Parts: sequence; C-alpha cells; structure tokens
Amino acid sequence: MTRTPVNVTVTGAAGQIGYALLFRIASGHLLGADVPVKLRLLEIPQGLKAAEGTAMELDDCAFPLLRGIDISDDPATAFDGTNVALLVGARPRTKGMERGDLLEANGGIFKPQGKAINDHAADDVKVLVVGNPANTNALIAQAAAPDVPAERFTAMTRLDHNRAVSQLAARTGAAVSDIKKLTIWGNHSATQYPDVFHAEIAGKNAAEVVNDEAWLADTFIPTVAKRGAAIIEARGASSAASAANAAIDHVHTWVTGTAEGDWTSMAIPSDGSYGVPEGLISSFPVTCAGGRYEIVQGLEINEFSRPRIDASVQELADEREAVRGLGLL
Ligand SMILES: NC(=O)c1ccc[n+]([C@@H]2O[C@H](COP(=O)([O-])OP(=O)(O)OC[C@H]3O[C@@H](n4cnc5c(N)ncnc54)[C@H](O)[C@@H]3O)[C@@H](O)[C@H]2O)c1
Ligand SMILES: O=C(O)C[C@H](O)C(=O)O
Repeated sequence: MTRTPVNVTVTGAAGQIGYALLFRIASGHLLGADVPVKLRLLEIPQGLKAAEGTAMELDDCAFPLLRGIDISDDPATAFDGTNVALLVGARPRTKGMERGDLLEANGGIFKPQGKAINDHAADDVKVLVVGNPANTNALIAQAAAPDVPAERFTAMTRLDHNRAVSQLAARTGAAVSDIKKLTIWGNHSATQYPDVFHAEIAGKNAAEVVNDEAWLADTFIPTVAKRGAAIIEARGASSAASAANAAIDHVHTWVTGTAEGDWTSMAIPSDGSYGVPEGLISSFPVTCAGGRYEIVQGLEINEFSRPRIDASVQELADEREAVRGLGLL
C-alpha cells in the first residue's frame, strides 16, 4: 500500500539550521524510514533564491521518500495542509537591540505564521518552534491560532537535553545510551535548569553517581545553559547541525514515542504542574506515546532544584508579560 505523504513545513529554510535539517527530513529521520514526505519551504523574499538552490540539492539526492518540494514566501501557501511545522526562521538579536525589540520583531513573524497555521494547516498539525526566543515565540504563534489545540504548540529544549546527557556521560565515563530520565526545566535560555536528580546512569541515580553538588552548580549547569553562547564564540555562528539534530529528535520522539523507562524534555504549554503557571510554554519531563505527550508527574523537587526551576519560569512569565504589553497575545 502506498502511504499518503506527510506535509512538513520548514520556515527559515535557507538558513544554516534549515540546511542541516532538510536533508535529514527527506531521508526519513524525522518521521521514519517508511514515511514519504512533501517539503514546504518558507522564506522571506531575499531567501527564496538560496532555498531554490537547496531544493536543487535535495532533488540531486534522489531521496526515495521525498515526494515534492514547494517554496514560498507566503505563510498561507507554506502551511497549507501541513502536518508538521518546524518554525526555524526568526529575527536574530542584532547589536544594540533590547530584549523587548527582539520580542516585538519576532512577534511580526510568529503572529502571522500562527494565524496561517490556524487557517490552513491540517487538523493533526504538530508545531515545533526552534527560532529564538523559542518558548515565547511558540506562545505568540499559539495565541494567533485559537482553533488549533493549544498543546500542539511546542518549543525546543531537546538540544539542551542532549547537551546535558553528553556532559554527564563525559563526567562519569558512562555511555550516552546508559543515561535516562534527564530533565530540562524552564526556558531555552541561560536560566534553564538541567536536572540530574531523577536521572539514571545505568540504572543508578545520577546525582548519587556524580556525588558532587559543587560540580553540578558551578560546572555542569552553566556549561549546559551557556553552551549556545560557547558555540557562537567558537564557531562565529550559532549551533546549526546540533540544533537540526535536536529538532529531528524532538519531532521523532513526539511522533514515535519515548522508550520504556525513559523520558525526554519538551517545552510545552503548562497545565500548572510543578507550580509552573498555566499556559506558559515551559520545558518539562515528558513521555510520548501515540503521537501525544504527557508530563511526568509526582517527581519530588528538592531544595537544590526548586529555586532554579522557579527562576527560569519567572523569566518566562516576564517574557509573557512583555509580549502581552506589545499586544501580541
Ligand atoms: N531552540 C534552540 O535550541 C535553538 C538552537 C539554535 C538556534 N536557534 C535559533 O534558530 C533560529 C534560526 O537559526 P539559523 O542559524 O538557522 O539562522 P539563520 O540566520 O542562518 O537562518 C534564518 C533564516 O530564517 C529566514 N527568515 C527570517 N524571517 C523569516 C520569516 N518571517 N519567514 C521565513 N523565513 C524567515 C532568514 O531569511 C534566514 O534564511 C535562530 O533564532 C536561532 O537563535 C534555536
Ligand atoms: O542562537 C542562539 O542564541 C543559541 C542557541 O539557542 C543555542 O542554544 O545554541
């Protein structure tokens, strides 16, 4: 039986994450080796020519699963019938720009894109926001899409999750595959909190294996939280291949499920769990099954973790107030 292709829209398709992402979507890493895809690339007019070049390269790969590529600078066209929307294109912070200016500039992108998703996407659309500030951009898009169930709007903290797993593996000598149940809480920003207190390393409690709170506080947490800045410093450009890889992981896990005995981190609309105000798009430990996610409940939050989670959540609440003030919600 021939499967109907899944429509995948990628915004900012001509950017550096787009270039690292599109080939992996087309080769089956996003949705599975038996799922054909149609790509919809959204760019601003200045990016269209480069997007066309990328589409030529995608053609030249002769991917068996790739059933078409459309390129547009019109959100209504790019999101028409889309099942998976990866919102990557965003306005980067430029010199002298205040955070409020950045939120306003991104409001001009994510509000119309949210409306286009509302009006044109498929009923089962799933949205991942990668473009920064990702959590609040997701909130802006969600607010502009009242007909789409709110839980379909998510933002990416999987890169932070993967970074934390990698740092923990390096410190303990464990294999990455032995590390389970790590959590990123809060915002995809320097305030995020990577939590190892419920994580396991080959079945043992990770915090007990590490047994060094000073290392957690002074090395592990800042290394993970400031990794994006360290990559920019080293590369002269922000993370691209690792960000694309995390976007693939986020959607793949959402669609295909978490492994038994493990969970992942996704920024999702809060239902009030763990004291995170309802509606904020904040990172939580989640399990996925059947194309849906659920917050892992009942975790004890200790004295080390509580203020760190609260600080990141407070930043999200402040960002929500700022975009409310700008009339974006
Ligand atoms: N959440 C995360 O973990 C994470 C990690 C890395 C990067 N990021 C963010 O992802 C975003 C993209 O990064 P990049 O390195 O690919 O940037 P980039 O500048 O290389 O590419 C961005 C692309 O978006 C396009 N674009 C701008 N406005 C658009 C719009 N309204 N519609 C469609 N396309 C538009 C631009 O033309 C450009 O081609 C940035 O905001 C970056 O900070 C997030
Ligand atoms: O683009 C950035 O500011 C950094 C990025 O969000 C990252 O975490 O690598």
